[in-house]
Amino acid sequence: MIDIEVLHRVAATIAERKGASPESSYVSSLYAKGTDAICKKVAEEAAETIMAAKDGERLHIVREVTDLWFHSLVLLGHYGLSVDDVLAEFRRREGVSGIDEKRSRKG
Ligand SMILES: N=c1c2ncn([C@@H]3O[C@H](COP(=O)(O)OP(=O)(O)OP(=O)(O)O)[C@@H](O)[C@H]3O)c2ncn1[C@@H]1O[C@H](COP(=O)(O)O)[C@@H](O)[C@H]1O
Repeated sequence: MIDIEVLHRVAATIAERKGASPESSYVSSLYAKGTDAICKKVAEEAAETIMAAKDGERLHIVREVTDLWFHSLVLLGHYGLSVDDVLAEFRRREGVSGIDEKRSRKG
C-alpha cells in the first residue's frame, strides 16, 4: 500500500503556493482567480470522473479521480482546511452504516 503521506506532501506544497507568483505555479494561478474558479475546476473534474466511469477504463478513472482529489486539496487549502480535517471526518464516520446514519437524520 502506498503511504498516505503523499497527500500531506502535496497539500503542503499547495499551501506554500499561496505566496507564489501565478505565472510560475498552477496552484497560485487558481488561488489568484479565487473561489469561483477553484469550484469550477472541482466541478469539471467531477464531471470528467463521471465520463471516465462511463468509459470504464481503469487508468482513465484513476487519472480523473486524481485530478478531482488534487483540485479538492486546492479547495481545502483555499479555506485553510487540511487533509487531516477530512481524515478526521472519515475516522468519525468509520463503522457508522450509511443506512443507519440516514435513518437517524429522518428522526
Ligand atoms: N497534482 C497536481 C496536479 N494534477 C493536475 N494538475 C494540473 O491541473 C491542471 C488542470 O487540469 P485539466 O485536466 O483540467 O487540464 P487543462 O484542460 O489543461 O486545464 P485548464 O486550462 O482547464 O485549467 C493542469 O494544468 C494539470 O497539470 C496538477 N498541478 C499540480 N499538482 C501538484 O501540485 C504541485 C504544485 O503545482 P504548481 O502550483 O503548478 O507548482 C505539483 O508539484 C504537484 O504535486
